[in-house]
Formats: sequence, structure tokens, C-alpha cells
Amino acid sequence: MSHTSSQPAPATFAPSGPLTGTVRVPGDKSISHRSLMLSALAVGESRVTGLLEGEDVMSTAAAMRAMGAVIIPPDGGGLSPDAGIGGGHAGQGGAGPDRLWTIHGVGVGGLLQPQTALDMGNSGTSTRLLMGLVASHAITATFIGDASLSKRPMGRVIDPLSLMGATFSPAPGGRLPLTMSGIVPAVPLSYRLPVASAQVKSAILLAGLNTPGITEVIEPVPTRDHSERMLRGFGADLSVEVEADGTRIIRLMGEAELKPQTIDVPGDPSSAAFPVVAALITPGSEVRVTNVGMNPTRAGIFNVLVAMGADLTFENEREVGGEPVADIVARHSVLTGIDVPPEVAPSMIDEYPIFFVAAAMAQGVTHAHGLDELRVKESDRLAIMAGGLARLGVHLDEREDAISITGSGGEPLAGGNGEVMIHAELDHRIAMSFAIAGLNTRGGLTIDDMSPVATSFPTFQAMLRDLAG
Ligand SMILES: O=C(O)C1=C[C@@H](OP(=O)(O)O)[C@@H](O)[C@H](O)C1
Ligand SMILES: C=C(OP(=O)(O)O)C(=O)O
Repeated sequence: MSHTSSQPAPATFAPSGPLTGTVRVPGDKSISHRSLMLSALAVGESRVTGLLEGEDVMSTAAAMRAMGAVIIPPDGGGLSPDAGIGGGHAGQGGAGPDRLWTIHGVGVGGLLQPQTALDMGNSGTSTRLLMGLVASHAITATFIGDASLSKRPMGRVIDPLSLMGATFSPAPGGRLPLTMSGIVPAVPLSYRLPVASAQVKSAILLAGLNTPGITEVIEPVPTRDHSERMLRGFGADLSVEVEADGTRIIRLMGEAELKPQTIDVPGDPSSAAFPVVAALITPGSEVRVTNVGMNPTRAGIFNVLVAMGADLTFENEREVGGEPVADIVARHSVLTGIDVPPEVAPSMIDEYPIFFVAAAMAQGVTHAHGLDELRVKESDRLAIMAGGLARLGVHLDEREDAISITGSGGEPLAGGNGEVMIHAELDHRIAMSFAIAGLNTRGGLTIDDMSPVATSFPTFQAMLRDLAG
């Protein structure tokens, strides 16, 4: 399933004039993963539309099937319950709001022993959340992944899940490949997150579902709250207490019974950030992105862009499946450099690569702090973005967990006839960010491999072509 199995797909991005039109981005990746996982644990049939049909979510689907859930894709009428991941995968085009996925769950505590290693491809979210699920089931599972995922730290979930009683044999450094055994009954835990991570929080809560008593996660810095919202939506007994300093205490009553749901997954704000920034920095552009999730724990990028002077309007604001949603209209704008403090980081953590491109085109200097987590994503996003932008002539100062970027004031970046080669490093967000940067260079740039975009935004290049007319 991993894009590493396919041929590299180099592509050149050069100025192509204003971007105009209306686009709908694929479904939210975080909500899509959780829709499949929680539906697979409910008793009965759940129905999901708007699911992101990208490789990361398909890795979750394959793993949940391997542990007993029946997951039927929209065009998968003839699929057997244990059908391989290839069945119905529409990652390269078929995705759409009307495509209905049907999931028959096994019930909390009902996951089965997988017969083969669980291939997580490029997906950190699949790996860490599924480790949480396995931790409180009496099963042993091996997790494998691509070269990027195999470098990422798993100690952050191994530590709390070990306290709950699970046992682990990871590769050196707490990495994949990793074999773990869950335990029944697991021990309920009260855990203060040492790192602002929704994946760690969610792993513990998912482990808590099949654990007797109350599992508690203390979150000093708020991170995306889809797990909390969705666990409640599926009928779990979950409460959130917010202390005076903003610390959140999340308590989940274990041995939960989840009821099947009908879910309409909103568009991914992390994907929407690409056409939005593209429109803001490309002269003459006006782009409407419809149906974008606006959960406040995710919307940091839009707030920061507005504070930089971005002409963004939020229309048709509504609620879809318990999540705020809006259509965003972005028009070319003169952006001004800004200071982005560390506490904003969790609400725009995946958007920093494209944000750095916006900063590179702004007037004046942008400072961003509290970026240590960027170093442990699909690539070291701080180093790779700084290196690539510097090669495009951008003045910047990269520090351990911060960066300062001096913008061009709207002038196109260097580049030239595509000969500046950017390596995507198996990182979809690096590939997409430099693709947008390429539209605002003098002569263009080439990205060695665009295939990683299939993990979160399979229709990215088609969308750009549409917008460029
Ligand atoms: O919980 C999630 O769905 C995610 C949490 C974030 O990771 P961290 O928990 O590592 O910050 C984010 O970067 C990732 O794309 C999705
Ligand atoms: C960090 C990301 O995803 P994951 O951790 O699931 O690989 C991302 O999509 O930017």
C-alpha cells in the first residue's frame, strides 16, 4: 500500500498565472482514521461518507480488517470480509462526498489476533492509535512501516501503554518494526502528557476503552480533540475538565459499549491550507474551498494568516457531524511577517511547511517558536523546509525549535527552469508545500517525487491544474 512501492513521480511546478475556482478538499485524515477505528469497535453497522481515501487511512482500514472488522468500500459489493486493502481503494480519484463506506464492528474487546504484520505504510496516526487499541486486547501484533515511519519515535506511546500492562519489542530507539502484546484486563492509568500530541492522548484513550475503571489523560497544552468528540458521539462515557490555566483533564470510563454511527467526514483543514496559501501568495487569485473543518483545535493556520493580513472570508458556517465547518474564500493578499508563539503550534502543527512558504512571500520577518515536534514528522520538516527555501534564495535562520524567515515582500522566489531539485523525503506536506512555492518562483522548480501526496491528498495535482485553468 505504501507509495514507496510505486515509481517516483517527479514533477515541475512553475508560474502559471492566477489561481481561480472552487475546490473541495478530501476528508479530514484524523477524523477518517478515527471513524474506521471506532466503527470497527461498535456493535452493528456504521456508515461513513466523505472518508479520506488516501493511503494512510487505507492502512488503518487494512489493519482493522486484519483484526476482524468488516469494512466495505463504496464500490466493494463483492468483497469478502477479509478482503485485502486493494479492494475499492479509490485513492487516485474515486473519493467523493457521496461515497458510502459501511463498517461492521466487533465490539470493544472483540479485536482478533492479526495473522500477518500490520503494514502502517507512512502513517504515524495509524501506528500510534492502533498500538493503543492492541494494548488492551489479548493479542500480539507486529507493526511495520516505510522508511520514513521506521525512523519515527514510538517511545511516546510505548511508555504509557507499558504502564497499562502491554509489552513491547521495538527496533532500537523505540522504533518500527515493533511487536507488542496487549493484556486483559489492562490497568487504568492517569497520565500527564509530556509532549503535546493528539496521537499519544488518543492511544491512551483507545486503550482505556477496554480497560476497567477510569483512564485519565492530563493535557497541559490542548491538542486536536477529535477523539474526545467522537468517543462521546459513539456513546462512551467521557468527560473533559478544563483547569484555570487551560490544562485539560480527560476521563474515560472503561469497558465501554460503542453504538454504531452515521458519520459525514468534513474536508481536511490541513489539506485546505494548500489552496488557501496558494491563492494568498499568487497575484490575481481568488479560490473558494468548500466544506472545510474549522474545529478550533485545528484552525490555527487560518487565524495566523488573517493576523498577517490575509483576505480570507468564512462563509456558510455550519456544523457537520459535531464539527464546525465553513467554506473559505481566499484572495491574493499582501501578507506581513508575524511572531507565532509556541502555544499556537498544536493547532497548526501540520501546516508549518506551507505556512513557511507564506512567510517567505510576506513583507518583513516571521518568527515561529516551539517547533521541536516538526523534527519527528514524516521528515525533519524544520530542516527540510529551511534547506529548500534557502535554495530558493530565502533568508532565514533555523534554530533547534524555531525559525525566522525574511519574506520577499511578494516578489517571486528564485528557482529557474525547473533545475532547482527538491527532495520530498517521503513527506507529502513537503512535496505539496514546495509545489505551491514553485508557482511563485521565477522559473520553476522540480520535486523528485510527488507520489507521497497519495497519503493525505491524492487529488492535489489535479486540483492545482483545475485552479490554474
Ligand atoms: O491525532 C492525529 O490525528 C494527528 C496528530 C498530530 O500528530 P502528533 O500527535 O504527533 O502531534 C498530527 O501531526 C497528525 O497528522 C495527526
Ligand atoms: C504528521 C502527519 O501524519 P502522521 O503522523 O499520521 O504520519 C501529517 O499528516 O502531517
